[in-house]
Parts: sequence; C-alpha cells; structure tokens
Amino acid sequence: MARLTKDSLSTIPAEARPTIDTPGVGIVHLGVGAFHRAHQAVYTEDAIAAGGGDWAIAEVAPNSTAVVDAMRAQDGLFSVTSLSGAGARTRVIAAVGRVLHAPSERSAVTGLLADPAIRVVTLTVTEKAYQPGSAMVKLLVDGIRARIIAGAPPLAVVSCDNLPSNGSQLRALIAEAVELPKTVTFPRTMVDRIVPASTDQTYALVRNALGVEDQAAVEAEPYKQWVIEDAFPGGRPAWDLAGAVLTDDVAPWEQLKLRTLNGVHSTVAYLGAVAGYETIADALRMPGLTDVLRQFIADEIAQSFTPPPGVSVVEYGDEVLERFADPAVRYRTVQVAMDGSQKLPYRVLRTVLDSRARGLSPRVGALVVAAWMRFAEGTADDGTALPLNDPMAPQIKAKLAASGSVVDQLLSLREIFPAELAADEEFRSLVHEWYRALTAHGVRATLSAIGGAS
Ligand SMILES: NC(=O)c1ccc[n+]([C@@H]2O[C@H](COP(=O)([O-])OP(=O)(O)OC[C@H]3O[C@@H](n4cnc5c(N)ncnc54)[C@H](O)[C@@H]3O)[C@@H](O)[C@H]2O)c1
Ligand SMILES: O=P(O)(O)OC[C@@H](O)[C@@H](O)[C@H](O)[C@H](O)CO
Repeated sequence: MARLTKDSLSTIPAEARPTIDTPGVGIVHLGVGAFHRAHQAVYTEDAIAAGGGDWAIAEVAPNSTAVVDAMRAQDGLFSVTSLSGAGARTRVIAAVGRVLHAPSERSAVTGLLADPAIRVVTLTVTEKAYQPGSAMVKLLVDGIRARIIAGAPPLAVVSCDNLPSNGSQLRALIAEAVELPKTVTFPRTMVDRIVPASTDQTYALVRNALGVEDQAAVEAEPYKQWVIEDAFPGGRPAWDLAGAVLTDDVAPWEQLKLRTLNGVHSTVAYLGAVAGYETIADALRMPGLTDVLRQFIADEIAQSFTPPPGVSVVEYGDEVLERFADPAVRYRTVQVAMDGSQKLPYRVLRTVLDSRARGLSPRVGALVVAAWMRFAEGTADDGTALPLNDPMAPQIKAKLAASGSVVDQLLSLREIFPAELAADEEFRSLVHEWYRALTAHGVRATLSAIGGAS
C-alpha cells in the first residue's frame, strides 16, 4: 500500500485532505508525541486556514528517531482520527514544515530557536522533563542564548504539558541558567484532548479510511479545548479563529482541568489497573466506581478551588465522566498511571491540601493515594504484574523494600508528599484504612462496600 505523502494526497478521499498548503515555518515544537499531533497541530492547521501566516511547525523530537523517520518519509504529513461511539473521522494535517531529531541535529535546532522567523516555541515533553538542567531545559537555554546574541527577536515559549502554572514553571527553569530579556514570554496554557497512544488498530483504521499507510497516525476523542494566556510578543497563529480561548487568566481553567479531569483520570487508572481493567472506559464499568468518583468531584474537588465564572465543577465532572466512558477511546489504565510521582501532587494532593484547609475530610483523596500505593507495589488484585514506569521508581522500590508499613514508607517520600500532608493524622489514618481494605479485599469489593455503606 502507498505511503501517505504529498504525491499520494490526490488518492485519499477529498474530505480527508489538508485544508492548507504548508506555509513557511514560524513555530518550533519540542516533543512530537501523540498529543501534540492531535491538539496543537490541528489548532495550528485550522488557524492557518482561517487567518493565514507563516506558522508551519518545525517538529523537534527529543529522543526517538522513529517518529522523525516516519514523518520525513511522509513529507511531514500525518492523520488524526476523531473517534467516538458515533463513528470515526480521519483528516490529514499539513501544518508541519520540518522535522528534526534533537540529539543528532542539535546545532540545527539551536539555530532554528535563534531564527527571527520563529516566533513561538511550544512543548509537550511530559511532566518529568521539567527538571533543572534536563536535556529539554539545556536545549532551550542554548537556543535562547543564541537568540539573545542574534538581537533577541520576540519569542513566546508555550508549555502545553499538564502542569500547574506551566508557563511560570518553565520560565523559572530557564531563568536559572540565562538572564531572560523582556522579549521572551512564557504564556500559561490549559490543554485538553484525550489522546491515547497509537496502536496497530490506529494504523489499520487509517489504511481503511484513506487507502494509504500512515506510520505517524494518531487517534483522539472528538472534544478538544485550549485556553492560552495571550502573551505573544512576536505574534501568533490565529488560534482564536480555530476555537482556542485567548485570555489573561488561565489559572481557574487550569485548576478545573488538572484537578477534575486529570485527578479523576488518575483515580480511575490506579483503581482500574489494580482491579485488572485494561482501559479507562472498561474500568468505569466497575460497580460502585462512578458513584465514588461523583463523591470525589462534588465533596472534595469542587470544594478545593474557585472555578472559572459560570462553570459548575459538578457538571464539568459529569461531562468528563461521559468522555472517559466512551469505549471508542481506548486509553490504557497503565498509560495514565505512569509517572505517578510527577502527577499525584498536582492532580490529587493539592485537592487534598486545599480541602483540608477548609476543614473537609479527604476521604476519596486518601483512597486514590492508597490505590497508587497498591499500584506501585507492582501486582494487580489477581496477581498480574503491573509496570512501575516512573522517574522515581528506584526511590519508590527502595521504600517498598524497607521494613515497616508500606503506607508510612511511601508517605515519607517528600518529593511526592509534602510534610504538611504526611503529618495530617486524619489523612494518614484514612490512607492506612483504604490500603488495608484494598490489600485485604481488592478494589472491587472495596468499592462495593462503599456503595453498600452510602
Ligand atoms: N495524551 C493526552 O491525552 C494528553 C492530553 C493533554 C496533555 N497532554 C500532555 O502531553 C504530554 C505528552 O503526551 P503524549 O500523549 O504526546 O505522550 P507521548 O508518549 O506520545 O509523547 C511524549 C513526548 O515527550 C517526549 N519526552 C518524554 N520524556 C521526555 C524527557 N524526559 N525530555 C524531553 N522530552 C521527553 C517524547 O520524546 C515524546 O515526544 C503529556 O505528558 C501531557 O503533559 C497529553
Ligand atoms: O498525558 P499525561 O501522561 O500527563 O496524563 C494522562 C492523561 O490523564 C491525560 O493525557 C489526559 O488524557 C489529558 O490530560 C486530557 O486532556
């Protein structure tokens, strides 16, 4: 079967063809993962179609050469399939102008970061990359230094990772190494679209829909949202015309999404993986789980922050549960569960701390922590092995191997559990209680007992 390329575009169904001819490059993106392709690349294609401009994307892969090879062989083209119970729609995106591999083409990447034609840098490099002196930080620092030497043309560096205050966190990491001119900004964003890792099913779906082979294909839910702080000194694509919300205040949107959607996603992931469910949608069918999640949303998450004006956290949470429950979106529980040490603090522990400050009981928050502990132990309730894919795996495993209670050992990991929380007797005793129940009876029986008791 022919490969997806500019030459083969005339053979695919007209409604799936790109809506633009790739213009000049104006954006560098670091981290060519599935999410970027299904989110920022789609918004950018639609923004170019609606508002024009030289805003094509130069993709920079920080690690793998596989995605670089696949996209180069396809002239930068790839497809995005929106999947839901209602059906599938595949479209090809032509917003990518160049593809580079950071480790082997470092000077080309730093040269590009200094190029005045580049006015925006975006990133999706996962939470764990935001560490002082990481390869991603060093690359950006070198690029910004080269840009300063070139006269510091204006630049916005936009983190699109799931992190609280993502823009300020990134700025702080870069500012440790280079004095930042006012012409470089770090807008904060809230990004949302459920994009599971591509599988053979994704590639087969595209072969059927388009009649070509696409090795960079991604699939996603139809829903997408992007709230961006409007701080672009060198201009930006007309993302607003593509449906993004440009605002001065991203914070309430970010809290809403990270605490509700991501907090609940992680909850389903840990309980679901330990109970033996492969996907988030499958896990949601576990008796009692939806009731517990609704309690979590209404009694703890919604009490922990002030949502954007006019938004009900409970209604938003109901919509999130509907999105998660769509069986067409096959997000694996173990994928959402990975890197828990990086995710738990902002997805769940901040909710617990803020609701404790308001005098509330962290009942479900403590259950999530106990479920993460059971997951970290590496076996499901039926004895199947579970992968601990986490940058802190060595420290977590060392705590698990130490003598004493698993709960006390893991709560002593200060990088995850702040001292204030670990010292909170009510929280501690609830985590102990849930951990005992999960260990003695398993997830399903524990959830059924909650249902029976409420
Ligand atoms: N997938 C989603 O549903 C979704 C939705 C919203 C936000 N996000 C954000 O996007 C991120 C990436 O998700 P994805 O689905 O594209 O994952 P992915 O596994 O497809 O891609 C991850 C990308 O991050 C890069 N990366 C990984 N570790 C890195 C490191 N230490 N330094 C630099 N780069 C590194 C990889 O090279 C790859 O390009 C998530 O961590 C999250 O912050 C994802
Ligand atoms: O992408 P991660 O690893 O940060 O988190 C896994 C999921 O919770 C996440 O990707 C959600 O699907 C996403 O944040 C929805 O917008």
